[in-house]
Amino acid sequence: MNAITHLAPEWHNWIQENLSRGCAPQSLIDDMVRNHFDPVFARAAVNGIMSGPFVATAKPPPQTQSSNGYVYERPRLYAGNLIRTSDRDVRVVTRVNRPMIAVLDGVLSEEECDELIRRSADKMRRSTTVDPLTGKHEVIADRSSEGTFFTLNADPFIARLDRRISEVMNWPVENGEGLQILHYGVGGEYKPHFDYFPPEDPGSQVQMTIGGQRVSTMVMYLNEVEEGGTTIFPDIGLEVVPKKGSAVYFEYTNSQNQLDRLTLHGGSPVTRGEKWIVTKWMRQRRYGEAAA
Ligand SMILES: O=C(O)CCC(=O)C(=O)O
Ligand SMILES: [Fe+2]
Repeated sequence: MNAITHLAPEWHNWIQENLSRGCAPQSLIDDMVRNHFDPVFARAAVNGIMSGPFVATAKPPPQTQSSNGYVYERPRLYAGNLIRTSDRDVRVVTRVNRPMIAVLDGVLSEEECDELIRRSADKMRRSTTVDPLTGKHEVIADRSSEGTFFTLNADPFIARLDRRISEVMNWPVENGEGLQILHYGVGGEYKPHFDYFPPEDPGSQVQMTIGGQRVSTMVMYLNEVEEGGTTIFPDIGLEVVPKKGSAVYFEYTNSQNQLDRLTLHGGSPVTRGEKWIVTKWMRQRRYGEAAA
């Protein structure tokens, strides 16, 4: 029997009633799974009802058009102050609506941050960026950091993080690129850039043959940076200060393939100490899947 991925009105009411009676959301999800709901769907349904109108209702998503023409659809990130994942509650600290940015606390535990650094330290390489002309990965001066990556679901530890991150980003785990670790020393920075592949760059076409365009990013901070090393969004004057275990999340591709130029961002120079981050980029389709 196929798992259920549709919410009948009686189930909708059942979730609403039990939440208002103070039942733990996880217990509702568990009950739904026992009743043959798909686990990811059950979690999305409970989270969705906790945070406002549920998407399964026939209402069209609210949309607003920005001055640059990008249509802001309903964010993929859940509304509400708390995002519950299968193994951790993540707190929303700050939201920006245009562009869609959120600062999240407690995405990773302190131990997980330390473990990621420990596992990366001995395999770091100078970071590469996609060359706009060739689509190949090249070392460039704009990105003075070292990096490494973990293939999706590389081992149980990484798989657990990949799963949680996909639940926070509310996007399928298989659409994610492998976790990318970056380390910046004093003076290290990442000049302002877009995470999406700019259509005007010929190299973007090469990148997009596997999994399509990138749609969203989550940059997670693995340590406290003594001074500098903030994530900056220069066009809106926002600066996110790294905090161990917290993250900045942002969305930039909508369902019409429009790209939000306001998500221009970078890593400001580290002036004291060092900076470790892990980044997740999500694609439109399964990563590794050729264009339809
Ligand atoms: O270092 C930062 O804060 C930003 C990193 C970044 O932009 C990325 O990994 O795509
Ligand atoms: Fe970036």
